[in-house]
Amino acid sequence: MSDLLEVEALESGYGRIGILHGISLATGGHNVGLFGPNGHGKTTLLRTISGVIRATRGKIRFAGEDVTAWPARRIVELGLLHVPQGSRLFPDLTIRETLRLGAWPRRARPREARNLERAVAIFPRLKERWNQPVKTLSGGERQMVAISVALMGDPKLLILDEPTLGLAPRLKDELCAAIRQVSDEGVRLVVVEQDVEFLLDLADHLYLVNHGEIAAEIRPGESMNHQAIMEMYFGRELGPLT
Ligand SMILES: Nc1ncnc2c1ncn2[C@@H]1O[C@H](COP(=O)(O)OP(=O)(O)OP(=O)(O)O)[C@@H](O)[C@H]1O
Repeated sequence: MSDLLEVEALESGYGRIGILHGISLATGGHNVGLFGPNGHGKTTLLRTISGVIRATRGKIRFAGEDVTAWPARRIVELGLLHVPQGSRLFPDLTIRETLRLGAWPRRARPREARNLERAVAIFPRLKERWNQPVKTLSGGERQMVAISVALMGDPKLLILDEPTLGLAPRLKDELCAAIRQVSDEGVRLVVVEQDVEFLLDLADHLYLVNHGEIAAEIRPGESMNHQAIMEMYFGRELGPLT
């Protein structure tokens, strides 16, 4: 299968500050997991891929198109949906109203009813709180709403930035099972996550992001376990990760 997402020698940053220094990765038909120390460019990489900030060099290809210079809105229309860290939602809207907003992309409108049914099947607790304002939900429930909003956009690829941040272990497990279900239905994932077990459950191809570069990777089919990840993190060839 040709790559759904392919990133080549990508550079970007904020103003004159360069953060990404030539990142290359590809999804193939797999789910990709990104991890690494805080502040080394994972979020910046996701923002650049989804068009929120501009690449200064390199190429991003998604679904057969060169989207490097495309605005975020057009990239969403092509089926790349990004759930940012700490999912920002409208606090006074109910779950029902919030999910309906998610169906704004033109490609998603004809499938609004089907996508709503799918979101509720994956996150049944949302139905129980259907008319509750988002501000009254727990952190985990809000994360479920944020992912459901992205599902309403009918993604081919879903980008998740630390979806388990601040969640209790039981809720992490529930969220992980739900995201696995999304993947089983054919939506590919790019996930940034610090929880190694969560990554091992969801990703087939792992990349370690360090100082704005890919410092190591574990490809699909290669031995992927907790120890292999710890060796990637602390392997002597990397030197200290600061
Ligand atoms: N809007 C911004 N303006 C200027 N610098 C920024 C901005 N956002 C992030 N940075 C800087 O870019 C660098 C990389 O941050 P980024 O959020 O991409 O890292 P990260 O690996 O995702 O970290 P974390 O795991 O803590 O989210 C950091 O030094 C950060 O301070």
